[in-house]
Amino acid sequence: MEKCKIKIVNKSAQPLPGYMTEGSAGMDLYADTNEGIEIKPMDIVLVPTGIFISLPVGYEVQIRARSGLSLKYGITMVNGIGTIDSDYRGEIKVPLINLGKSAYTVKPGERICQMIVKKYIIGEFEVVEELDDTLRGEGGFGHSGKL
Ligand SMILES: O=c1ccn([C@H]2C[C@H](O)[C@@H](COP(=O)(O)OP(=O)(O)OP(=O)(O)O)O2)c(=O)[nH]1
Ligand SMILES: [Mg+2]
Repeated sequence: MEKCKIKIVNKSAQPLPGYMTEGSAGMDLYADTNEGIEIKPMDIVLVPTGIFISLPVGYEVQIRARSGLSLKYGITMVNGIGTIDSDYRGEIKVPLINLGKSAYTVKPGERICQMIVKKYIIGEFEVVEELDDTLRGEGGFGHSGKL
């Protein structure tokens, strides 16, 4: 793909986001903060990353939680998956929530989430009176049972 332009504002001397292993889908992003940020249970904080990007048209970035932080401390992204639009020129920020039982302090330079670069297609609609039939029909929300 065409290269993404990236601007880094380095408060905490963190390196360029990078893939931690050869087969990693996501590049870890760092908390760009001078001091620790405490997140009390059920609190939400917006953590800066110091990263600004310009994506080629047709690409998006998804930012997702790190499983280790979620499992060990209940630190996850309150918006599930964050969408970074190709025309967004602001700083990538990470809305974290603490779903754990204890306060957690995000340290300067800590890896807080991961970004995945993805292609997307433009959806188009055609308005119709009736949709085509399928075996599933309107069944959903567990209608096929548990086992
Ligand atoms: O976790 C996130 C999610 C979004 N963004 C930035 C990039 C994105 O392009 C922009 C808008 O995000 P979104 O469309 O999800 O939010 P919105 O509430 O619909 O805001 P807007 O009205 O600005 O689109 O905010 C982040 O930095 N982190
Ligand atoms: Mg939006």
